[in-house]
Amino acid sequence: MIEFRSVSKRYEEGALAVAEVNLAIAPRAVTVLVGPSGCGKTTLLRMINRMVDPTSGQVLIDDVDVATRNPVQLRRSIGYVMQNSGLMPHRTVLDNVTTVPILQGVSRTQARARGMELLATVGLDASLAKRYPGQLSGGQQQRVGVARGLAADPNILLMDEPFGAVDPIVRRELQTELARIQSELAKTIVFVTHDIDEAFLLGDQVVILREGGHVAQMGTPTELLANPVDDFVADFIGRGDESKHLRITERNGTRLVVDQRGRVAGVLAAPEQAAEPHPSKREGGAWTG
Ligand SMILES: Nc1ncnc2c1ncn2[C@@H]1O[C@H](COP(=O)(O)OP(=O)(O)OP(=O)(O)O)[C@@H](O)[C@H]1O
Repeated sequence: MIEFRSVSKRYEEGALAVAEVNLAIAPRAVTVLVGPSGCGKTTLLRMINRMVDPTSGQVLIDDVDVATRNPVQLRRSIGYVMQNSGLMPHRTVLDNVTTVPILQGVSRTQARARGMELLATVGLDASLAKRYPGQLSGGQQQRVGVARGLAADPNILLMDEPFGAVDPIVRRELQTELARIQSELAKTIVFVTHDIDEAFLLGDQVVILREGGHVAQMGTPTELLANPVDDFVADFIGRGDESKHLRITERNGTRLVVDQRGRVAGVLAAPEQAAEPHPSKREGGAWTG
């Protein structure tokens, strides 16, 4: 469990990026931080692995304040995937994936064997292992980024707009792959995006942030769609994709999420199911869009 306790961050000479955030992030589930540009998503994410330290408040992992942890060791123990893959251009795909495990003392042979397995896990052909990042497509590079994030077998995987720079079709493929990988590995994933559709697709829990680093609302996709707490959340949910404008309707006794043309985008669970925290979604429950 990752916990933010009254966490604020003010950058030097900057405005308050995150203001008094209290948040509990469930283990072995996907929590998505979503909100407009500059609302503090990346700042929150980076406070988990101490790439950023809070100005006040505490971030705890399994009840241990991360401020007490060695930042380098902490960072190596947590997977991190960023938008432009962040791969080292002069090292092969396999070397990129195996760097952290080798730094952590895993033998080269073992790390390479595991690295090849991970390339398969993220849907990459073994023949790509010897290539350099520049010889891959954007989508393939992001897959390598995910493999690298998983290489040290971390409990926690932080993902900062990992699919933001690829075209919509590849993005959809990567989202589907991530959902499949997560259904097998059950990591604690914290995922940042500004795309509400992506948030609803991947998130067991979705945290909607507003300007100034305030949490506007947190809940399952079903809860947020059914009961937005204010106009900001209602607008943000509807505004995610101009062609969609999701709303809830009832047909033959079933509550459906439909887009503005009336196409069904998902089925809402009965209220008692919707109250359950998470795995419901992928096992045929709350959000089946
Ligand atoms: N190193 C920094 N120094 C000063 N201000 C910063 C720094 N990093 C971020 N900020 C400011 O803090 C606020 C939150 O930034 P952050 O990157 O966390 O937002 P975000 O929601 O991830 O934005 P985006 O979606 O555009 O990536 C913004 O106003 C930003 O300008």
